[in-house]
Amino acid sequence: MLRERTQSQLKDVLATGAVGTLQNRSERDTFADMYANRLARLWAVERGLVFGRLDHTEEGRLYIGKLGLTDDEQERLLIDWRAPVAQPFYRATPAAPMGVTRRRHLQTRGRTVVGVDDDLLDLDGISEADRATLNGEAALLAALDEKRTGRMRDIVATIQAEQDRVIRADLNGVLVVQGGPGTGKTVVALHRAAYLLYTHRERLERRGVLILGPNLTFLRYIEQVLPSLGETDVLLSTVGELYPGLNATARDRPETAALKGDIRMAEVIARAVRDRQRVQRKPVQLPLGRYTLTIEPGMLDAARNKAVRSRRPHNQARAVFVRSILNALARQAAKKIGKGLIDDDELADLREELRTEQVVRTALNRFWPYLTPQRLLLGLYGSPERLDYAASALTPAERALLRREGGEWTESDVPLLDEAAELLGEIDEKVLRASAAQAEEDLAAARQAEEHEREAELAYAREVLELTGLSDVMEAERLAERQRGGGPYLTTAERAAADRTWAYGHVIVDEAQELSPMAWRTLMRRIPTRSMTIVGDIAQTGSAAGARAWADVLDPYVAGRWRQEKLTVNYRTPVELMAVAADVLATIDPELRAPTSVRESGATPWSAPLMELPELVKAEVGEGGKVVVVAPDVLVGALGASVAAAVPGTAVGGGAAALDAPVAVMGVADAKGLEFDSVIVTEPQLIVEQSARGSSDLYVALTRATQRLGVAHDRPLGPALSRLRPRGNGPTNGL
Ligand SMILES: Nc1ncnc2c1ncn2[C@@H]1O[C@H](COP(=O)(O)OP(=O)(O)OP(=O)(O)O)[C@@H](O)[C@H]1O
Repeated sequence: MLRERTQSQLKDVLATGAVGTLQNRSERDTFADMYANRLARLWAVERGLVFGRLDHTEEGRLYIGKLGLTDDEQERLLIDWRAPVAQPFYRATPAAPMGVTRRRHLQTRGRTVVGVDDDLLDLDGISEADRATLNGEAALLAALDEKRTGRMRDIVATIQAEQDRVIRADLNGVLVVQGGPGTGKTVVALHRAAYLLYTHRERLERRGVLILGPNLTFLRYIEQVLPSLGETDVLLSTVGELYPGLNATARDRPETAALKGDIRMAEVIARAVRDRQRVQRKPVQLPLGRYTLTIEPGMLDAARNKAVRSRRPHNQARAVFVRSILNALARQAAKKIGKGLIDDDELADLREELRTEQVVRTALNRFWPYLTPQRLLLGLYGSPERLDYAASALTPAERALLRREGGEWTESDVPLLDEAAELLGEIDEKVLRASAAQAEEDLAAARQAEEHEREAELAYAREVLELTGLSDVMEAERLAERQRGGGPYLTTAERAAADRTWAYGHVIVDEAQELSPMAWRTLMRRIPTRSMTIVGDIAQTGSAAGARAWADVLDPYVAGRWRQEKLTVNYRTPVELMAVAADVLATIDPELRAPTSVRESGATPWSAPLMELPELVKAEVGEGGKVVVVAPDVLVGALGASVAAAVPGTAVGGGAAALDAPVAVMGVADAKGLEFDSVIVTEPQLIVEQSARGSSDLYVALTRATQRLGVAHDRPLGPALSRLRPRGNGPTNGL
C-alpha cells in the first residue's frame, strides 16, 4: 500500500515535466529524488519489515521495524529500530525493564508471521493467560540455527544488549571493538553504520562513511546488509582500492608485505623523493645555437635549496626550482649577448625564451622531474642504486625484497603510493597533457570509455524503469544522465572514492588487526576528525605486518584518546567446536579467553585421513548446507582439483564464486571473516608452519563453522587438537 502510494507520488511529481522556473524545477527534482529513494528503501527492506513489538507502560504498544512509517494522519505505525524509543527493545531486562512489560519478537517469512516469541520483563504488568505463552531466547536461537546462504544477513530483530551498546555508541572519537570469532563484530559494525547515518544523517551524508574490509570476497559477503537496512550510500573498500584509479588485488610474499607495511617505509619514500632532487656535481653545457650556457653545480644547489625551503610538495616545488635556474641562465645569457644589467621585464622575456628551448627543458626534467607516485615507486623498485640511497636504513636483504621490475601493483604498494602522493603533490593538468600525441591518445580512449559507460547506464536505466513501472513517465536517457558521474547526481560515496584527499565523516575498519602500520597511516589521512569504529580480534592476526596490540597501532595517532568495548559471546560457533578452537587459542597466548558460545550443535568435531577428502566432502554435502574446505595456501590448487573432480560445482579459491557455490576450497586469508555450515580444515600443522603468525591462522580456520567441523590430515595433529575424534567413532556420523 505504502509502496504504491510512494510510487504514485513519484509519478505525479515526474509527470509535472521539466517546466517552470528554475526553482520549480529543482524542487521537483528534489521531491522526485526523495520519493525514488523512499521507494528503493521500501523494496530493499521488505524482508522482515516489522520484527518486534514493545508493550510499554507509557508509550503503549509500539511496533519496531527496519524503518519508520506513519499513516496519513501522521500517526506512527512503525518505529525505526534506530530511534531512541526503540532502544528498550534491545536493552530492557527483567532487572532493568525500562518501562517495558513485554517484548515480542515476530518472525516473518515473506509477508506472513510464522513465529512469535515473548520476553516477559515485568511479571506484575502482564495477564495470567499471557504468561503461559512466553518463551525467552527462541528468536535468537532460531536465527542462529538457520542455514547460511553465502551472504551475511541483518540482525535487527535479535541484536543483543552488549552489541546494542556498541551500535549506539557516540559518533565522536575512536571506538575499538575487540571480540573473539563469531561475536558479531562485523554485523555490529554494519548496524552501527546504519545507526550513525540515521542519527547524524546530515553530517554523514555529506562526508560519507567508509567501511574498510580485508578483501573483496569479504565485501561481497557483507554488501547486502546495509541495503537491507535501507542504507545505500556507504563506500565499501579494501586497502587495495584506497588509491583512486587502482584496484590492487595482487599479494606480495609475506616477508615483502611485512616490510612494505613497516613504518620505516615512510622514511624510505621520503628519501626516494629527495633522491630525485639530488644535485649533480659537474657543470652541464647547454648548446643554444648562437651561444652555449652552463648550468653550474652552484646554481643547482641554490635552486634546490629554494625549492626545498618552499616546503611545497615535489611537483609544486618544481616551479620554484625551475624559476631559479631560468633566472640564473637568463642572466648568463644576457652577459653572453653583451648586455650587462637587465631589468625585470627583459629578464622575464629571456626566461620565457629559454623555457621553450628543448635542451633547457630536458636538463630541467633531469634535475627536477615531474613525478607520479607510480613512476617514483617503479623507479625505486627497479634500481639497486636508488634503493641503496633511499633505503639505506634497511638491511641489504630487506632491500632485495623490494627489488622488482614492473609487475602488478599489490595491496601493500597502496599505502606507499599514497605516501608518495602526499610528498609529490598533484601535477598540473596542462603538464600532464604536454605531449600532444599522448593527449590525442588519451582523448580517444576517454571518448571510447564514455561511450561504453553511456551504453551500460542506458541499459541499466531501462531495467530500473521497467521494474518500477515508471517507464511511461521518465525516459531512460534522462535517468541515465542523472546516474552518470560528473554531474550533481554523483553520490557522496562515488565522489569520495575518486578523491584521494577526501575526508570522510566516519570510518569503520573491519578485521582491523590485519592492517599494517603504513596502511593505518594512509587511513588516518582520510579521517582527520578521527571519528572511527575499529573492530577486530588481536588473536586472529594473520598478516606479518598486522597488529599485536591495539595500543601499538593507535597510540601514534590518538594516544590516550581511544576507548575499547569488548564483545564476549560467540553467536556462530557451537560449544563443541569452540572447545577445539580454544585449545589452539591457548597455544597463542594462555592469557587469551575464547568467547562463550550460546548453543550446542550436537556434532562432535572429527579427524580423518587427507586422502579421504573427496569422500568426506561428499558426506558433508549429504548432511546439508554450505561446505568449505580450508587449506594451506600451497595445497588449495591440488585439493581443490581433487574435490572438484568428485563434487561438481566446487569453487576453488576466494572470490564471489566461492560465496555462491555449495562447496568451496580456499585458503585462510580468503575465509577470514566468513562463515559456513560445515568446515573441513586440512593439514592444520602446515597451516601453522606457513603462517606468519603461527597458530592464529589455524584458530581462524577452526572458527568458521556454524554447525560441523572436521580435520583432514596426513601430518601429525599435535597436542592442541587432541579433542578431535576419529571420524566414524563419534556419536553423529560415519562414512
Ligand atoms: N544478535 C545476533 N542475532 C543473530 N545473529 C547474530 C547476532 N550477533 C551475531 N550474529 C551472527 O553471528 C555470526 C557471526 O557474526 P560476525 O561474522 O559479525 O562475527 P565476527 O565477530 O565478525 O567474527 P570473526 O571475528 O570470526 O570475523 C553471523 O552469522 C551473525 O549474523
